[in-house]
Amino acid sequence: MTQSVDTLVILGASGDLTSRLLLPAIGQLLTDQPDRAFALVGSSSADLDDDAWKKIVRTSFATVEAKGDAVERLLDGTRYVKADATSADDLKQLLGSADGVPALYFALPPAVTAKACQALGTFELPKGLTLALEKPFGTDRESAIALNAQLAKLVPEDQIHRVDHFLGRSSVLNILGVRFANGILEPIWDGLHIERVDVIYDETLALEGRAGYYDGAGALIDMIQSHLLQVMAVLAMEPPSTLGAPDLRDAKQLVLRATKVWGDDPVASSRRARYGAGEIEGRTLPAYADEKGVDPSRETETLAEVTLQIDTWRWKGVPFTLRSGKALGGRRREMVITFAPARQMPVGLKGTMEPAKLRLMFAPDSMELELNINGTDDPYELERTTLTADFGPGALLAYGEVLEGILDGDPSLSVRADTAVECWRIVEPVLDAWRQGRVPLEEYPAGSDGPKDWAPLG
Ligand SMILES: NC(=O)C1=CN([C@@H]2O[C@H](COP(=O)(O)OP(=O)(O)OC[C@H]3O[C@@H](n4cnc5c(N)ncnc54)[C@H](OP(=O)(O)O)[C@@H]3O)[C@@H](O)[C@H]2O)C=CC1
Ligand SMILES: O=C1O[C@H](COP(=O)(O)O)[C@@H](O)[C@H](O)[C@H]1O
Repeated sequence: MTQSVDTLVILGASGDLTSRLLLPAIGQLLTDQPDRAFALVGSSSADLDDDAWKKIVRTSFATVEAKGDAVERLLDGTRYVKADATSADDLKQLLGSADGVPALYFALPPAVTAKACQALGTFELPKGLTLALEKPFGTDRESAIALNAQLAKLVPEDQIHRVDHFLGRSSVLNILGVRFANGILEPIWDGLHIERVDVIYDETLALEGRAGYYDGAGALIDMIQSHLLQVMAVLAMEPPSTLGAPDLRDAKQLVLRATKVWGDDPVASSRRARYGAGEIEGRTLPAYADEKGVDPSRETETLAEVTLQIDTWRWKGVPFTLRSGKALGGRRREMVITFAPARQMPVGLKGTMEPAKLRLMFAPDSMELELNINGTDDPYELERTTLTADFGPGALLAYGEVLEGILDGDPSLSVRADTAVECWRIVEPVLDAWRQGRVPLEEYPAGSDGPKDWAPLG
């Protein structure tokens, strides 16, 4: 641990991300690494005071049973500052009052983050300032390019962390171990042996009061443009020679540069839908269009699916389908690698001909390999069996891994400037087709598996 940050300032401290994911990760990091010490300042436009903020921090820490001296030290000293993140005066004051080297974490809607970065360009910034920006990075390709240019004027690239917490998930980090620490998988990790790859992130969570951000984003931008493309890049990348930031990020970027919408046809290779009223686990939900803060005329989708191709020797012809949605009946969060079927079954064997499948589950973090084996009763009757392994949750939550990188100045798990732009380039044709109404916005009842006629994945 070589921590380069003394004070972490969170902008957007009253939001969902801060209380549900960032603060628990800080609590867990300090419990796990008691030698760490940094000050925490929460800031947003909400009318909170230090006591109300401390209560938010304590409540979030309790969800991970955070404890120990480092936790108590941070709790004692943490404070709240009401500020408009787009105001240069407010930001100057906020940074001026921070002890030592500060890091600014933008837990804000992307358009607000862009304005805040403009404001940061109008005064002298503290030495060593680190900037951590949430996804989505920008609101489209052009704005991502402009934001990169603005950031480059503020601090060096290695002090910029474009956060994608999926890169810190145990299951995603485990792709590296499973693929590259075994001689048996890599030789068959290609289009000759793999038929298709599906990355699925179905949530039971609905809007959860996040209209201010989500209604301007939707499922494609919220999940596929960022998280699921990063996951796909790790699944598909060439073996890097080290896990250092330059090698890992180069390897991901090569995949993304070769990626485009399947058959160059955004209409045939994408689907979108929005939840209607329904019930999930005993909770009655209104239709998305009737949720508070939603503008139904925006036609924001809450379920999105896109099929992509990666034009490399390794992956030519293999469809990669990415899907994510909210308010679905069950949580299904997995990467499914479907292998090519057996080329020839010996005459005499009966039963299932299903291809082998490797499932890497996001949470709980685990792995399943589905195979056909000889039947337990009749040896000529094939049966399906599943070999399972637990990855374990990892010592740190995904956001803990990410925060550790930010505090210690290691950008391996953050997204490089060119990669952030590349991800917009990939989804742009789909966004255009949807805006032009060329792909119908379907509907599914909250609590269902999605529209009835959508073929199941994986
Ligand atoms: N929530 C999640 O599960 C995840 C979210 N993210 C990302 O985090 C970001 C924030 O999302 P989320 O927390 O869900 O959104 P919320 O809408 O819950 O929170 C947004 C926060 O931004 C603050 N804010 C908005 N405008 C300003 C302003 N001008 N000045 C100061 N504060 C402002 C809001 O304060 P106020 O309400 O007082 O205006 C609020 O604290 C998004 O980019 C999202 O993609 C990433 C991963 C997971
Ligand atoms: O970035 C986001 O991620 C969460 C899903 O991630 P999880 O780790 O909380 O499961 C998603 O709910 C949210 O809409 C999105 O902004």
